[in-house]
Amino acid sequence: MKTVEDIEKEIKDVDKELAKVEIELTKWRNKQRILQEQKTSLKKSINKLKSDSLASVDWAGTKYDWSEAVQKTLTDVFKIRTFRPKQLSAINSTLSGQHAIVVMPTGAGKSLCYQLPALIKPGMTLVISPLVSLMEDQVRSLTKREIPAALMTSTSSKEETSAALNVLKDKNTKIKLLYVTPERLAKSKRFMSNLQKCFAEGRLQRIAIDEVHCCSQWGHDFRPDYKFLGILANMFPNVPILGLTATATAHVLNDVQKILNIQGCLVIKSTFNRPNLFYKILEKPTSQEECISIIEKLLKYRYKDQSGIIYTNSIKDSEDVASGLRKVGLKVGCYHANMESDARSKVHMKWHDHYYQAIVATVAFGMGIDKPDVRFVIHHTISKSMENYYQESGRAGRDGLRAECVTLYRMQDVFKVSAMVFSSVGSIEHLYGMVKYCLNGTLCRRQLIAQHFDEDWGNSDCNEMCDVCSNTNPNIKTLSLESHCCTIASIIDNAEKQDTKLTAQKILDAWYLKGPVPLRQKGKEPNFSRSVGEDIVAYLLVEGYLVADFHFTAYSTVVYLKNGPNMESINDVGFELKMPIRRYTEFHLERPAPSEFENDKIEDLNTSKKRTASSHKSSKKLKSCVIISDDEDV
Ligand SMILES: Nc1ncnc2c1ncn2[C@@H]1O[C@H](COP(=O)(O)OP(=O)(O)OP(=O)(O)O)[C@@H](O)[C@H]1O
Repeated sequence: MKTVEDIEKEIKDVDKELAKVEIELTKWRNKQRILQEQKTSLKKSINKLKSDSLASVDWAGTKYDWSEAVQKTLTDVFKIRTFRPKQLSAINSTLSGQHAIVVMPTGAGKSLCYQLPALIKPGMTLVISPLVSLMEDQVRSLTKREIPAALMTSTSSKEETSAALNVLKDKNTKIKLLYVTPERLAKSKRFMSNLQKCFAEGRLQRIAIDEVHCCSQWGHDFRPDYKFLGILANMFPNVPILGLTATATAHVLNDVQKILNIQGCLVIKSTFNRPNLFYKILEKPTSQEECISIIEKLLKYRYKDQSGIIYTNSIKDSEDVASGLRKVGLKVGCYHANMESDARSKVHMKWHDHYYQAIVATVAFGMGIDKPDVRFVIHHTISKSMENYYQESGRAGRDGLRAECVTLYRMQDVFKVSAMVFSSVGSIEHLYGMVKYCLNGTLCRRQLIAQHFDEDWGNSDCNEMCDVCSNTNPNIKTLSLESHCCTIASIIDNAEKQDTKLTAQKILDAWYLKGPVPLRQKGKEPNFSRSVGEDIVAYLLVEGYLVADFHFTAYSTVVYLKNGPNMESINDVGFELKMPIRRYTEFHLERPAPSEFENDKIEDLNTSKKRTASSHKSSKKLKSCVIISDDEDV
C-alpha cells in the first residue's frame, strides 16, 4: 500500500510534468500568436495590394458609357461647370460598381459624388447620414433642383415614415435619393425588410455612407449604430458602397473598410492642404484674465468686424471666457452641451447673422457648421488630437479667403486634457500628437499636419502661411537635455523614496528650487525661464522619457509624472537628447490681420460669394438645426 510520502512524491512528479507541459503550451501559444499576427499582416498586404491596384486606374476619364450623361447632369441639373479634384474619379468608380471610400476635406464637395451618380442610372440611392439637420438641408436643396428625394429619421412624422417605407416598396417611385440615419436603419425591422424587397427587385442602385469615419472607434466622432452597417455589403451583394469622410488617417480608413466588410476597396483621397489658413501657436498665459485679455485684443483689433470661433475644452471655460469678453464690450455667444437645443440654435443663428462676432464654444459646436466667412478659429485650449484640431480649425476660411487658426498653448493644458480623455483607447497618443505640434518650432506646421494625414506637402505648399515658415530668423536653436533629464529623473526618484508623487508643477518647483526643501534638487536652478522648463517637461513626456500616472479623487483626476521607459537611456554611453527651442514670430494682436492671400482659384471665390449669399438666406433654417457632436457632455 502507498504511503503518504509515496503519494506526495508522485504529486511532485506530476507537477514536474505539468510544468513541462506549461512550458510547451506557452511555446505553442506564442507560436500561435506570431502566426496569427503574420496572417493578419498578410491579409492587410492583400488588401493594400488590391487598394493600390484599384487606385492605379485612371478613374477621371471621360470615355465611359455614362460620361456624356454625367457632364450634362453636372451643368443642367447642378449648374456646375467643372468638377473639383477627385469628384469625377469618385463618380466614375461608383458608377463602375466599385466599393469606394472618398476622403476629402470639409467643404470640398463630397455630396456631389453620390448625388450626381444617383441620377445617371435607374433605381434608388440609399444615403446614410448622421446629422438630421444636414439631411433636411440636402433634401430641401435637391427638391429645389427638382431631384426627387426623401428622408426618414427618428423625428419623422408617421406620414413621413410610411411615405419613406413606401418608396422602398413602390416599383414606380420617382425618388432617386432616400436619406436615413444609421439609428433608424439599425432599429427599424420594417425598413430593413422593405430595403431587401427593393434590392430583390434590382432597384437598390447604391449605398452612400456620409461621415463614414463614425464607424470607427478611432474616428473623432464614433457612433455605435454605424457598426450595424457592416451587414450591408453581404446583405446586398453587387450594390456599390460609397463611404465619404473628411478623416484621412490610415488607421481609421483601414478600420472603416474592415467594419463595412469592404477591405481592399478603392480609396480616393484629395489633398487636405488648406492653403488659405494661417497656423499660429501663441504662448498661453497662466491666468484666465490674461488669456481673455489676449483674445480681447485679437477680437477688437486683429479680427475687428470679422467672424470667428473660440474653442474651449470645458463648459466652465466657455462661460468664463464668454462673460469676460462681454464685460469688455465684445459681442460673443456661448455654446455648449448643457444648453437647451433651442438656446444653442439661437446662438448659432445670431453668429451666423453677424450679430455675434464670435462663438465661444466647446466641441459640442461641431458638425454642420456651414458658415463660409469664418476668418479666425482661436483655440483657448489645445484639441484632443491632431484629427480634432484639423476638423475644428478647418471651420475657418471655407470661402477660400485668408483665415487664421491660433492656438494658445501652455503645458498645464496637456494635463487638463489628458485627465479628460485618458480612459479611451489611444487617446493619450493622439493628444501627444497635438502637443508635439504645439511644441514644434522648427518644422512647417503644415508639414506636421500632412504627416498626420500620411501626405507629403512641400514647403511651397505652405507659402509662409504658418508661424514657422513666416519666421524671418532662420537660426534654429537647440537645447541639450542630457543633464536636465538626469536632474528630473533624480527629482522623481528622490520623491518616490519619500513616498511622494509629483505633478508636473511639483517637478518644476523642485527643479527651480521652490516648494518643500526635501523634494528640491541638489544642483543649481536652471538658467532659463520656467516656461522653457515647462516645454522641456512636456517634451520629455511626449517623447516617452516621462509617463503620466493617473489618480482619482472624489472630485477630480490628478495626473502625476513618473520616469518613463526611455529615461533608462540616460545611462547609455553617448546619450544625446536635443530639443529645438520654439521661436515666437512677430504676431501683432493689435494690428489688423493681413487680408491678402495669393490665390488664383477664381472658381472657388465665385462659389464662395454665392455661398455667402445663400448662407445668409439659409440662416433662418438654423432655427430647427440640431448640432450633434462626439462630446455631448461638453
Ligand atoms: N465642382 C464644384 N464646383 C463648384 N461648387 C461645388 C462643386 N462641388 C460642390 N460644390 C459646392 O461646394 C459646397 C460644399 O459641398 P458639400 O456640402 O458637398 O461639401 P462636403 O465635402 O460634403 O463638406 P462637409 O464635409 O462640410 O459636409 C456646396 O455648396 C456645393 O454645391
